[in-house]
Amino acid sequence: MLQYILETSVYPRQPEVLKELRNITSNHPEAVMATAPDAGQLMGMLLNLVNAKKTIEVGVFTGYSLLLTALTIPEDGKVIAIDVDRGSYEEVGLPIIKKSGVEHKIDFRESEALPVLNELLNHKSNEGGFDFAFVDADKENYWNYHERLMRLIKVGGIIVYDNTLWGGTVAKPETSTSEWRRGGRKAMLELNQKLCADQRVQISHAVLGDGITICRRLY
Ligand SMILES: C[S@@+](CC[C@H](N)C(=O)[O-])C[C@H]1O[C@@H](n2cnc3c(N)ncnc32)[C@H](O)[C@@H]1O
Ligand SMILES: O=c1cc(-c2ccc(O)cc2)oc2c(O)c(O)ccc12
Repeated sequence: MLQYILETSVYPRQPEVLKELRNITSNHPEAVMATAPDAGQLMGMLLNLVNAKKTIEVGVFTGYSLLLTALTIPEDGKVIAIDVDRGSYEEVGLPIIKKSGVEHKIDFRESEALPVLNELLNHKSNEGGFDFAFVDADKENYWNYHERLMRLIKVGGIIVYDNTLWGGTVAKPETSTSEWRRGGRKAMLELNQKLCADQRVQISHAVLGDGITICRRLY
């Protein structure tokens, strides 16, 4: 089914520069971390649906979801893109982002994400100042990001969390989960429960890519 969806509905619509970025990223030892193209396609639609102009991205890697965002938001839009390590972004993503003519929309911050979000919250004008956020970084901190993003994203805005199915391990016993995946599994199990209980958001847990959870701020 996935192959069918990708070949029928995703790859033919994928902008050439995103295809190029994914191809080059495939040579990276951590290529598996790039956002899945079907999840990316839905993300593009969500960005359009909320007319996203100001966005936040937590976890850039080589920049697949970042380029997608920068291509989708308007000319005067801005994405604050946060990653602890700018290496993969600069080596792999940036040349293609420059070629695509969207670098001016990107405000890249090389940092742990929490201090950047905290600093944004130090300025009252940032509260409710963003339309959209995409979170795809250290799984253990997703709830910490959620608490901050819920203040930065406007009512009606959207936060998308990647990897909320964590390779399907969330639906299996811990004993059938490989050792290296157990930390992420625990983090995603806790996050999924907390998001479900969070009445401030409408949610949809979608089986796309590695699982994405879409949260729309209600109040
Ligand atoms: C899964 S990758 C992001 C993939 C990206 N969204 C894409 O489409 O290619 C996760 C990224 O999160 C970054 N990261 C991990 N912990 C972080 C933290 N505490 N703060 C900011 N970035 C972090 C890593 O350096 C890595 O580049
Ligand atoms: O295999 C991974 C690992 C990560 C990951 C691990 C630790 C961090 O601090 C950040 C990211 O992220 C992944 C990911 O987002 C994905 O879509 C597939 C695989 C992995």
